[in-house]
Amino acid sequence: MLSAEVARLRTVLPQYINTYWSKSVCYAILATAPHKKRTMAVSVSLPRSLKFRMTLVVILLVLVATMIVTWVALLLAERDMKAVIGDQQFALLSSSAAQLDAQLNAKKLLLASLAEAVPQSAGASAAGMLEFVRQHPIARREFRNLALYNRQGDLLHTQGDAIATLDAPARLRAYLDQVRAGGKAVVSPPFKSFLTGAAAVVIMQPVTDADGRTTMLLGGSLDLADSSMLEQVAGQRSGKTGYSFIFTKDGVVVQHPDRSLLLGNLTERANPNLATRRALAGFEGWTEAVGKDGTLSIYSYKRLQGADWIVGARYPVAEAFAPMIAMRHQGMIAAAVFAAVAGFMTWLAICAMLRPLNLLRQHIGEIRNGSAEIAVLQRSRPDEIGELSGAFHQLMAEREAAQQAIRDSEALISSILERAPDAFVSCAADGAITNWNAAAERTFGWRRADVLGRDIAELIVPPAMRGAHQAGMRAFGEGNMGRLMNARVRISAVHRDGHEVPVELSLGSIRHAGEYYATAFLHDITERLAFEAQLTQLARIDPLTGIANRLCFEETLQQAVLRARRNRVPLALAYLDIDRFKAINDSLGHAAGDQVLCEFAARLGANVRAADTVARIAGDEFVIIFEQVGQADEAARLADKIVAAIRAPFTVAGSPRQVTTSIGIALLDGDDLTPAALVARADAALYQAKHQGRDGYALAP
Ligand SMILES: Nc1nc2c(ncn2[C@@H]2O[C@H](COP(=O)(O)OP(=O)(O)OP(=O)(O)O)[C@@H](O)[C@H]2O)c(=O)[nH]1
Repeated sequence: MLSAEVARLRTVLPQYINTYWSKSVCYAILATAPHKKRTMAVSVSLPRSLKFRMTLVVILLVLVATMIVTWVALLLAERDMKAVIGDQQFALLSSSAAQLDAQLNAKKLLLASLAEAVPQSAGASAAGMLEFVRQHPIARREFRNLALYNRQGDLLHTQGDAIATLDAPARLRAYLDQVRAGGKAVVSPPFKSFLTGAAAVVIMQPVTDADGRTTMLLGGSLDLADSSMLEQVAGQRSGKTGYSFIFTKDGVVVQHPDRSLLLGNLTERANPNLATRRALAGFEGWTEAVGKDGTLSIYSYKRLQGADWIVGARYPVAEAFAPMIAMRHQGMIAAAVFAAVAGFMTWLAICAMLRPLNLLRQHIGEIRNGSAEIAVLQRSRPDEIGELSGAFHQLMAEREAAQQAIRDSEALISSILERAPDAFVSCAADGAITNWNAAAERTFGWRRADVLGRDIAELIVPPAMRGAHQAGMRAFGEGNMGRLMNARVRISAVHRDGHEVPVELSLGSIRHAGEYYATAFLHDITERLAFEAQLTQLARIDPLTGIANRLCFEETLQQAVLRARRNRVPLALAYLDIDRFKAINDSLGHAAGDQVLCEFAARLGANVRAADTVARIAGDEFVIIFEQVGQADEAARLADKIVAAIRAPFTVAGSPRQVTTSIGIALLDGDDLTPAALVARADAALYQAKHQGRDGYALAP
């Protein structure tokens, strides 16, 4: 019945589970142990951590949502800002490149005008060269050095001051060819001066004669490490950590904040970054790439018109976006604060929302500890919690009624068992006694308090039967109780004082709290057995005379014959009949006849040995089984003795009366295959005794 209640609960409560978020409340109800009888089985507990968990969930949700929104917004802003910064950087770089181009063109134009003014004598002597330079002071300002070369590029004369000149004309042959062929100034690839060791470039302008033939080359050199023109470019840098640089289209570094890189080739460095590779391949504009130091930077590239140079700039993203990163941190802090405020508000809201549920929990707790009745649960609120409370009330009322019914039923069964005339014993699968009624106390002598929990086998099972008992308990334990039940068997049990108690056993089993128990009614049949024995005895006695009857005679003779044959001992059977007994009946009445029969039986009993059996087998017919008698003369003597004992007058109806008897005697011999054959021979001998005149005996041949 309790199980049915729980099943009903399972069907009713899901609607509340769906209605309320406090599923744990309902689970607590479903988890209630149905076998608890005395206490209120339904219990509800509102987990204390529920508020904390819900608040935590809200805080996390708000935090995550705010952070995602902030993060996405900043991401979009960063993307736009990156484009702005990149475009700005590229515009700045393009401006620097244009200025550099303009300055290079100005130097080329200067060289071209100087070349027109160079006298052939300047190439012929150092003095002529010096004179020429002296007359053109601008050349000293614009170039680190001014030099004249012959057509092959061999140095003729320099201005003689800080000479920077071509260190390997052969290596620059292609460049010289380009200068000669073009007839105009060209910037050389960067090189290291073999005189000063400084990194330098030279701008060469062909010098032609009157016929337009190139007679010499006029070169103006620039020190890459000390050039105001390049320093202007270097000064155009973004932020504190950004910088500008120049390299040729072949990858040779022309200008770089790190002077050790000058004249080095970027393409020969291990793993040049992606932006550099793109720039060498012709890319112009800005892009993002990870530099050699591992930092993400914005790179911009712009090619020059007046030289095979690429002007570049690098701006580390960490610095470029420092304000954005700061904003991101502030955004996260704002999100955390927002989440904390939301959590606090949620906490307050949950506390308010849970108040009625807490009240419900409090009521149920009070019901459990007995300080309140279930009536406090009766519906009081017009909302779902009121419905839940009402449902609890109904449920608990039904369960209380069910439990009361069970208690009443149990009390009835206990009362019946206690008053049962038979011993009732139950035990667990391990044999431990769990029930012992008053009749069991009487039958076996043990008090209930002394036996509960003890092994039944030790108390009432006789040692000889313990094997069978254990087999039965095993079968019970294996669930084969059906084989043992529905049978009433007679067994012997043991009383506390040691004597055996015959009992009739009825087995059964019950299931309680998920466990099976063996039950047994044990009916003490001591008195019944005695009564049965008495009945059996009565069935073998002649009621009139009190001696053995025909049934007893036949059983006794059967046993005696078997014993005589087995032990090879003699046996004699006497068949007796009262002479003319009918006349006694007829003259004195039936009662007098009975009196004669009784006296006759008594005299027979008095004249035989205790081991001999005297029986009345019909009206006035008697038999005597003589054990240990095998000789005819001994049999004759016994017969004679009996005949004589009967001759003594009987007192019948107050008067003496002469009674005689005839006896036929047969001795057991090998021809008597059955007791009946022996009887037949004795009967035949009796017939002969009658025929011989009665009041005597005859021996069977
Ligand atoms: N009083 C009395 N008479 C009985 C009882 N059972 C049998 N009888 C009578 O016993 C008599 C037996 O007679 P029988 O043995 O046939 O003849 P008998 O008169 O004894 O003559 P013989 O045997 O030839 O000497 C019958 O009349 C029976 O009615 C009994 O229990 N009580």
